[in-house]
Order: sequence, then C-alpha cells, then structure tokens
Amino acid sequence: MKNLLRLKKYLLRYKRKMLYGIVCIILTNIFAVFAPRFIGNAIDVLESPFVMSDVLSNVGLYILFAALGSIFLFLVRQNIIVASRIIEFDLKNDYYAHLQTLSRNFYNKTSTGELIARGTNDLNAVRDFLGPGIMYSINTFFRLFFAVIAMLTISPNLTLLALLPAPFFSYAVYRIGKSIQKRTKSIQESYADITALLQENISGIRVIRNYTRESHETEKFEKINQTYFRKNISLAKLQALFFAILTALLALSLIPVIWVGGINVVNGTMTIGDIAQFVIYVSMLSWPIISIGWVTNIIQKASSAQTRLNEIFDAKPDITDSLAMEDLPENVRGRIEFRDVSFHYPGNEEQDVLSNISFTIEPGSKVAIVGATGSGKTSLVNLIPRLYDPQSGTVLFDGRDIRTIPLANLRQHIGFVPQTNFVFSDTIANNIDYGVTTNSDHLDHIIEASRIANLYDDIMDFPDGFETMLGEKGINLSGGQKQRTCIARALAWKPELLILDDALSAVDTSTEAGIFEALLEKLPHTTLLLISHRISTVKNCDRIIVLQNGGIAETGSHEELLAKENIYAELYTQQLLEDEIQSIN
Ligand SMILES: Nc1ncnc2c1ncn2[C@@H]1O[C@H](COP(=O)(O)OP(=O)(O)OP(=O)(O)O)[C@@H](O)[C@H]1O
Repeated sequence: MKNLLRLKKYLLRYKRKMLYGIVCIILTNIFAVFAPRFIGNAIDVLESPFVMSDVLSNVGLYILFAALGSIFLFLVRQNIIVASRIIEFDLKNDYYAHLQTLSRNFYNKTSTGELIARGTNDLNAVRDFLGPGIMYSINTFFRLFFAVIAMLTISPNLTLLALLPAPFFSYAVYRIGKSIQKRTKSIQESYADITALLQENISGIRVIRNYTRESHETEKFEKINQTYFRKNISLAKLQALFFAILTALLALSLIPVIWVGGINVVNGTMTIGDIAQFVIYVSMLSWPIISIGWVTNIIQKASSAQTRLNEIFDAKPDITDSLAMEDLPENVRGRIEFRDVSFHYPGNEEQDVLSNISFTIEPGSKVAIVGATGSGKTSLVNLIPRLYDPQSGTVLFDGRDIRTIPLANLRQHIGFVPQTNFVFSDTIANNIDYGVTTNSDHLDHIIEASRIANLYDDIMDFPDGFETMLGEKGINLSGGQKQRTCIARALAWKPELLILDDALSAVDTSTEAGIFEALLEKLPHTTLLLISHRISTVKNCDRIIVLQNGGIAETGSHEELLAKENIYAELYTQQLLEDEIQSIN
C-alpha cells in the first residue's frame, strides 16, 4: 500500500478537482438516500382518505431529489474520473520522459516488452485505483453512512437483519474478484505473447518467406491464439457465474426484510411505505457493499503495479551531468584524445573490453579503426558521446575531459551513425532532418546531406522524393539506402566529429568510395572516425588504428602499416586475395 504514496504529488496537483468530487459524492448520496422517503410517503398516502395532490407532491419531490442525485453523480464522475485521466496523462508523460533519461545499460538489462507492459497495463491498473478505486471507496462510505441512518430511523432491528449478509457479500466478491484477476492477468500474458509474436513475425517476414516457414509460423500463432481464446472463455464463464450468483444472493437477502417487515406491518409497528423504502435502501446498498470487495482488488492490483512502476522511476541514469559543467566554447574543433582508457561493461568486471587505450585524433583528420570482430571497436567509439563511461582513464574532447561537458552540449557536436541503423516511420526528409532544430535553411540542409551520403539520386527516383513515407523500420528502403539515410541524418546535424561505426557495410565498394570522397571534399574540417572492415576504404584515411583484444596493436598510415608487415598487412593481403577470387568467379 505504501507504494501508492508515490501518487500523492499527483493527487495534490489536482486536489481541487478531487475535493469537488468528494463534495459531490456527499451531495449525490444525500439526495439519493432522501428520495426513497417520498416513495414511502406516496405509498402511505394511498390509504384512505386518498388525496391525489399528496401523492403527486411526493412523486414530484422524489423526481426532484432523484434528479439532483443524478446531477451530482454526473459531477462526481466529471471531477474524480476526469482527474484520474489527467493524472494518467501526466504519469504517462513522466514515464516516457524518464525513459528518455536512462542510460544504455538500463536498456541492456530491461526488455522492451517489459517497459511497454509497465507503461500500459501497470499504468492502467494505477489509473483504475485513482478513478474508480477512490470514487467507489468514498462513495461506499457515504452511501452506507446515510442509508444506514435512514434505515435506522425506520427500524433498527430490520436494519440489522438487512445488513447481516453484507460482510459475506463483500468477502464473496473479494474472493471471486481475486480469481477473475488471476485469469485476467493470465489473459494479459497471453495477449503479450500474441503481440510479441506478431511484432517479431511482421518484422522478420522476409526471413520467414526466405526459409518458407509461413505454415510453421501460422501454426505457432494459432497455438498461442488458441490459448488466449481458451483463457477468455474461462473468464467469461466465471464472470457469468459471478453475476448470476450475486443477483440471486441479493434477491435472497430481500426475503427476510420483507418477511419480518410484513409481520411488523401486520403488528402495526411499520407502514407499507416503510417497507417499500427499506427494500429500496437494501437494493441501493447492494452495489456499495459489493464494491468493497471489488475496490480491495483494485487497490491490491494498483499497489503491485505501482511497485513495478516505482522500480523504473527509481532507476537512475548511469551517465549524468555533474555540477561542475561548462558548455564547450563557440569554435568547437573536434579533437579527440584517449588517455590510458580501460573499460568493461557494467556487471562484467572480469572482462576488460578495452585496456589502456591512448591516442589522439587531431581536428579535421580522418582516422579509421580496424580489427577483428569483437576486438572492441564499437565499445571504443561508444565512449566518445558517453553512451558508457570508462572505469579508468580519460576521454577528452577539444582538450576537455568529456565528463565536464554537459551531455547535450557534447552530443550536439558529434554525428554518430551506429552499426544497427534505425529509421522512423516518417518521410525521408523528416528522417534526415531529425536532429536539426533550426528551420532556416531546412531544405538546402537535407539536400546537401543527402548528396554527400550519395542518397540524393535514389531519393529523386522515389515517386514522392523527399516526402516519400518510409515504412516501419524503413522496410521500403534497401539496406544500403537505409544506411545512407542514417549517414545523411548525422551529416545534417553538421557535427564537428563524425563517427561511422561500420555504417557503410551494406553499400558496394564504389558507392563507399564515392561517399568517402564527398566527405573529404565537402567536410574538410570535420574530424572523421571510421570503423570499417574494408581496407579499400580505410586505406585512404590519414591514420589507421588497429585494435586487437581491446588494445591498440599498431597504428599508422596505410603505407606505414603495410611496411610493418603485421596484423594490418595480413588483413590487407587476405582482402586482396578475396577480391581476386571474386573477380575470377
Ligand atoms: N552491451 C554489452 N554488454 C556486455 N558485453 C558486451 C556488450 N557489447 C559488446 N560486448 C562485448 O564487448 C566485446 C567488444 O565488442 P564490440 O562490439 O566493441 O566489438 P567490435 O570490435 O565492434 O565487433 P564487430 O566488428 O563485430 O562490430 C565483445 O566481446 C562483446 O561480446
């Protein structure tokens, strides 16, 4: 329960709406509980001497009170349910904004499905507590309070008799509610399985087709869909039973009231109007009594949902701005220096991915990093925009320890194209323009970027040019076009340092060479850090750093490294051989 205290700040933010809602709950209950009195009176005045105007005035008053009760009930929902929706809106925004602050390591440990479930199912459970949960709890209290007073004024004995089964009702609803909840949870899990399978299969449709696994995947889907269906049917059966039992129990609970009440009427201690009123009160109390059990379930569900949400909200970004931060000066140059940097991934202390790395890259120079797969190339470049921080040593940008530069300011000067490219389901123009915040030379900007990335002609061939909509994950682009879109995006950012992590692997050698030439010609002052497995590209760089097992094995220009006749020279000979074999074939 104390997990729910985290919601205090949201409730306080909308306290006025909540308080209006509570006042309206009190008023709706006063009118609703008073209204049956006029029904009782109307029945009692039917006895002789019968006066029509008395009946009509009581009926009129009943209609008035019932109408006022309904108006305030409307206002209750307008305030409390609306406030709960506004809080849900705030919570969702806060959740999303918080996720944006969390570091790479958090996403390594937490699955996407889990984060989506927190932001949907768990947030809905919390919203159920804030809206119906709070509303029905307060309503039950006041409904019981006013109705029991009204019943006591008619007959204390009959009141006791009428309320006797109430705890049993609440408990029954609580127990059955628990079973319903269990089945609902299981349905949600099945639903998550369906969503996950659908998402994966639609994303991987090309692989499925290539391996002709369509019928296998359809069978797999049918199986989990069958489970989902069975669980839904089982829930529907339980709910049907639940409502049938409740209605029967409520009807049964009226029997002793009418029985004993009837005897009282015969004895002359009660009127028929009193009995009518009583029957209305008992029916009126049925839902609030039932809702005690229902609300208890809502609160329990919200409490565990909030615990899971709190875990996410409490997760702190590993990489943050510290207090002693200062923006880079105006004329950023893009100089990089690694001073004795060692790094291992969080939670993997025994295995140093990078050890004692030191090098300098002067502004405007074009440097390549090569090395066998798993040698630490990506890990090394990830340290520059601070996707991770090294455990020892220092990374400097323009001579400043990057930990003293505000994150946003540092990243603003780095164009980073990661190994796994990503494009949004948006127009190609918006994809290229993604990071650009000023609109002054909007179009020139993206045209220039797409030209350097050797993408312009491809875009012009699309029917809608720059306005061509890209499908999910750029499904309507070729692998090379997708990579070049990501490069164009980084270029449109006009960075002083451009990092390309194997970002040209899907384009042919001559396109790659064309892009490289354009980079040299158009961006002479931009520092380029290029990871590539292709010697044909890296050989044109000013300097090549060869990584081996997380350490720098050798460094120098293409010619210098060939002369060393070591790892790079071997790699070069191997690729020459491969090219020769390919040309023979
Ligand atoms: N998030 C991670 N958590 C733990 N270990 C990781 C993580 N990412 C990479 N590694 C490990 O770090 C080592 C270096 O990986 P890295 O991706 O830097 O290599 P790479 O040289 O870029 O390889 P490739 O050429 O295949 O892209 C590998 O042993 C890899 O298994």
